Formats: sequence, structure tokens, C-alpha cells
Amino acid sequence: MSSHDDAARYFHHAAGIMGLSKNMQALLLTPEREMKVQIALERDNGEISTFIGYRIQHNSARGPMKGGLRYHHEVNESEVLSLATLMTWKTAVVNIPYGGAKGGISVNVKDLTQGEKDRLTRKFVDVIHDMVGPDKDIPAPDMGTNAQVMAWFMNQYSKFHGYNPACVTGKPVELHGSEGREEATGRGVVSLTERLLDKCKQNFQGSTFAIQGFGNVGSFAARRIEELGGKVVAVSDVSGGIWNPEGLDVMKLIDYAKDTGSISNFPGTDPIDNDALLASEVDVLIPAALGGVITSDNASTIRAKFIIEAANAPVTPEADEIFAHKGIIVLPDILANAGGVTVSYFEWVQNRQHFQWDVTRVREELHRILSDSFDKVWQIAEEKKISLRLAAYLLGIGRVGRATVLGGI
Ligand SMILES: NC(=O)C1=CN([C@@H]2O[C@H](COP(=O)(O)OP(=O)(O)OC[C@H]3O[C@@H](n4cnc5c(N)ncnc54)[C@H](OP(=O)(O)O)[C@@H]3O)[C@@H](O)[C@H]2O)C=CC1
Ligand SMILES: O=C(O)CCC(=O)C(=O)O
Repeated sequence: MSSHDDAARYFHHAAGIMGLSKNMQALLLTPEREMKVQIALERDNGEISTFIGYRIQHNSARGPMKGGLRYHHEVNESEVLSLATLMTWKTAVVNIPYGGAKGGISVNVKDLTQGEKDRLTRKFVDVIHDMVGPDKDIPAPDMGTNAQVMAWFMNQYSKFHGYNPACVTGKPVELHGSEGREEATGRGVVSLTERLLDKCKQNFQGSTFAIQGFGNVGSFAARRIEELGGKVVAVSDVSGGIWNPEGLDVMKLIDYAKDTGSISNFPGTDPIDNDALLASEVDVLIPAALGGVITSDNASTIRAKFIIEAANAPVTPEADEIFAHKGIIVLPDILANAGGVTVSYFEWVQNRQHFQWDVTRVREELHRILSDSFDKVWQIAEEKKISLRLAAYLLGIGRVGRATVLGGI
């Protein structure tokens, strides 16, 4: 089954409960525009490499489309479409004035030098610049991209359309980025987890956490968990994981990963592989890397009581059903990782006002939006006796549907 089939399955389940007509379902699920482009790159050694890039704009009923840009060798059309669709529901769940889009390039980013990444990004902008922009579609970082890539993106876009920082978010703070954007997704994940645990009468401070992925989202989530007194006992990256039942020193681990390029062999820990990490005996499991890592094949090995989808689509629909029967609570991606796009929204607002907020304001506004969104989703789930995922879909699809009906086609 493709990534997009999985995303569509969640949609159809919710749309069925809402009683949406077949025609309305088709309208809401069909992407508005898909772009697939060739990107030819001259390598540092003079050779030519050819890559495929995508930008898929799913829905603009509630505002300009918004979503990250992924550089990863597994990027493909089905995955980008499913990620774009998730963005539409996600921006609606947190009620920020955007639709959904996503983009990516199928490339192993570790094979590129800094200069090659810069040129690749600019070549991509050269072919998609007309379809993006502050009032059309605003990219941002995702796996394999970061603030530097967004700076190159903005610089190249500005060559075509004039200087306009609001064309992309997640930029460096020194170049019109927002305070608090880099930490936002991980911080948001933890603030929502705190709220969920509180509702479920599970003490955050006494809880243990395992995190798959130690990049932007995973590392900032780990940091915040430690700050709030939770115990991170296992983390992993692409090369495998590390485990210490007494808890990891997260700040030391972040420095170690920066120095060595990996978390492997961090002193005082035992090695574990990614399967073992997912199956570790913890209270809270946070997948924060790729999609599709928890499936019907390994769902029965999961021992955590809570799964927080920091990554996009880490749990397949089949696994989701297994967890519903077992009473394992899943906080869905379209709510759990919405802190990133929420602070991207603040960045766009600041850029458009030519005004800079301080980090305290960013964190307070983020906390307010995420808390309100969580409470709404929780209330729907309680009232209708459904999962948090279904409740989030009902909320998101309902908002996009109403905007579509009000605005017309
Ligand atoms: N960045 C953001 O603001 C947002 C990100 N997300 C989602 O969060 C997830 C992570 O994104 P982000 O942190 O930005 O990405 P990064 O590229 O910063 O980090 C990805 C991490 O995942 C690890 N990883 C890659 N492949 C595997 C694998 N097969 N098994 C285990 N670990 C792996 C990487 O390891 P290594 O470094 O060794 O390659 C790295 O630690 C994605 O699903 C993304 O869509 C969602 C919302 C916003
Ligand atoms: O910050 C953004 O605009 C998008 C982040 C993103 O790609 C995501 O939430 O999956």
C-alpha cells in the first residue's frame, strides 16, 4: 500500500462519519496541482547528476498552501502527496490560515557537499519559483533541510520576484527567521505530550521516553523532556540506537552527536537497533524520523502506553487499529507535530509586518494555540468515543469543508 493510500484511508474513515458526499470527498482529497521536475546538478568534480524534485499543492481553501521541503533518497510522488494532504488537515487542526503542500528532492543529502546543496536548492527554485510565494505556497524545513537551505531558497526566489523573506519560513534568525522556529516542532511535541499525560493521569516526571530520530525534531523533543524532568532512556538515528535505563544526559548527547556526526557509542550506553528502540519498555514512544516505521508487522512488539507521532505518518492504519484495540494511545501527527508549522506561521506574520517577536512571545503563543487545539481534539474524542486521530481528522476536515462551501469553487 502506498503512503498516499494510507493518508486517504484516514480521510475516508473520518469523511464517512461526517456523512460527506462522494463528490465532496473527491473534491477535498484531490490535489490542486502537482509539479515533478528534473534537477540537473553540476557536481564539484565536474560531473552531472540528475535528480527528481516535487512540489505538490493539495488544498488552498483556507489560505496559501504551506509545507516543508524534504531532501531524502526515499522521496517519491506518493509520499509527497500524502505529506501535502497531511499539511492541509494539520493547518486546519491548529486553525492557522493556510492550506497544505509539500515538496522534496529524491537525493541522498549526505552525498552532497555544502556547495552542491546550495546549487541544488537554487536549481530547484529556478523551476518552481512561479508556483510558490508568500500568498501562494510557502515552503519550510523538513527532513534533510534546515535554516541554511531556506536562506538559499529565499535568496534565489528574491532574484525573480524581489526581496521577500515571507516566501519561505524556517530561515536563520539573522536572515528574517523567527526566534523559536528551530525548536518549535520538538517543543510542541513535548507540550502536547505533557497535556495528554496529564489527561490520562500519567505523571510526566516519572515517565520514561524512547525517541526514534535525533535530528531537528527528535533532539529538541529530548531536550525539552529533560528540562521538564522526564527520563529519556533511548534514542536512535539512521545508524542505530543507544539505551540507558537510568536516563541519558541529553545536553551531553547533543554535543557528542555534533562532534562525531552520530549518537553511536555515546559513553555510558548500550547499543540497540531501531527495531529494539521501537519495542523498548517505556511509557512514551516518540517516532521522530521517517514515516511507515510502525506497521502490522511490528505493532505487537510495541510496549509503550503512548505513541506520539512527531514524525509524519510513522504509524500505518493497520497498526493504528491494533493500538486502538490494545488501548495504546496514539497522538496523531496532524496535531502532535503541528508546533513547527505554527511557528512558521508566526515567522510569516513577522516578515509581513517587518517586525520581530522575542522568544517568550513565540513560546507563549505556540503554547496557547497547541493547548487550545489539543483541548478541542480531546473533547471531540471524548464526546464521540473515538480515537484522537479520528477526532483530529473530524476537526481538520470539517474546517476545510466549511471553507470550501463558503468560498465556493
Ligand atoms: N522539521 C520540522 O519542523 C518538522 C518535521 N516533521 C517531521 O519530523 C520527522 C523528522 O524531521 P526532522 O527532525 O526535521 O529531520 P532531520 O533530517 O533533522 O532528522 C531526521 C533524523 O531521523 C534519523 N533517521 C533517518 N532515517 C532513519 C531511519 N531509517 N531510522 C532511524 N532514524 C532515522 C536521522 O538520522 P541521521 O542523522 O543519522 O541520518 C536524523 O536523526 C519527519 O517525519 C518530518 O516530516 C514534522 C513537522 C515539522
Ligand atoms: O513549517 C512548515 O511550514 C511546515 C512543516 C512541515 O513540513 C510539517 O509540519 O510537516
